[in-house]
Amino acid sequence: MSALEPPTLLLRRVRPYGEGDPVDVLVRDGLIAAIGPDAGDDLPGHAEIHDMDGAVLLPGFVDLHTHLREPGREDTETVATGSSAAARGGYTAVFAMANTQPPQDNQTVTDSVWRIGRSVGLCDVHPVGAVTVGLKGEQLTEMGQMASGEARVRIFSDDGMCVYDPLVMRRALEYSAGLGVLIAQHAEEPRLTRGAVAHEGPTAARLGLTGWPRSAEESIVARDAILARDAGARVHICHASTTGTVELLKWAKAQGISITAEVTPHHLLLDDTRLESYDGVYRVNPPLRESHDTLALREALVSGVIDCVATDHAPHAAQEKCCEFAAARPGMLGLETALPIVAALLVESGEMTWRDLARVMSTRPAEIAGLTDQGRPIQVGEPANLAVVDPDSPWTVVGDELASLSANTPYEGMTFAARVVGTVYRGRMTSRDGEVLA
Ligand SMILES: NC(=O)N[C@@H](CC(=O)O)C(=O)O
Ligand SMILES: [Zn+2]
Repeated sequence: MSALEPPTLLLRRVRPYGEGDPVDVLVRDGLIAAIGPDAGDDLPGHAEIHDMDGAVLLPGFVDLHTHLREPGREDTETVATGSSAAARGGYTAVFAMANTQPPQDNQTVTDSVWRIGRSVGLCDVHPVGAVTVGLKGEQLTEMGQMASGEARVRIFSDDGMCVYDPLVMRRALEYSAGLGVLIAQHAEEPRLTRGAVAHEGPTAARLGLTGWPRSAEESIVARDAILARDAGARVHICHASTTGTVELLKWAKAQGISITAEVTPHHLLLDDTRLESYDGVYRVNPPLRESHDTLALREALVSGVIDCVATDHAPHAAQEKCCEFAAARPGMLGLETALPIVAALLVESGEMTWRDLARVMSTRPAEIAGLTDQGRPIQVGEPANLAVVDPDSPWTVVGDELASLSANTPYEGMTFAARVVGTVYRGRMTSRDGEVLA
């Protein structure tokens, strides 16, 4: 066997989608080669055998929204460290957001991020292209060049910045429809959020923090649904955070508008009462909302109104998060804690099956991005991009122990029952029991 060939793996005693009795799964040449009691017969001598003890086998997760910070802020995350976090989190593909320094607004940068991702080799790293030059919201980028380059960019976003000018957004949608690519919008009307650091509501009022109204998000979601309809384009809403956004998505989907949306684990789990500590770790865009929003978002994810989970993994240096709340950089880590949170909120509560979880963390995001070798069913002949989850292996989050180069997790000290115990990417084990395998 040459070093370049993927090894032969036998995953012993796994339960695909958490259903039925444990089975053995043979992975060979990057594909699922056999499933069943005989899968391990005639194993070659060099095969790796992993006893998984009845753990749940799922398709590898796909994150439509990751900040990897390379180029520009390699002190907080790199493609390599972010890919390690992804591997530990069960992810086999991530979409690296465009707000790097310089931004991913041209083919040189997008192709370079793609190449770095490929050489790291722990997961697919798809650079997201910027919609506008310098993320300034004015002049459209050469989306066509980025889409036809080596990275084959398929999602464009100015995430962090909203494409707020309706004419620019309209042109971007028209252009994207012609190219067959997707615009992902960070829905925030900037004139409603000037100086805002917290959800506009009773908590922010009590704490003396400037409020970010729901309308800042919802007005853009409504506008973009209509612009997408008229442009005959698809639009994707990043990190949906309000009850009203859920209602608008329902309305737009009922009209047949091609709109999709993601929600982050933190908007599903945390509400703005966390801010009472004034701890900068809870500062994030869009802000943590109220408890009825978290409930509406969970329901929408279960019913399919919200399509998928995306982490918005946003690493920041300790000195950028430890300051006074309003001065802290917005953003929190997400790749290594997403599965345990979604499992706790929705699977352990009985609202979702593991198969449903596979839909929102793998199949739907892969479909939205147009990936053909991710989010595939667990069947013989399919690419071996897989996550293995132990549903009952309690662990406590410690920011300093995460693979990410930063430690800004809002879950410090929290204990979760489910844990990713193995990730297989293109037929190779990339993490096992929390250890990243290079
Ligand atoms: N989500 C965040 O709070 N931060 C993101 C960008 C953004 O969406 O503002 C980041 O890049 O840090
Ligand atoms: Zn954003």
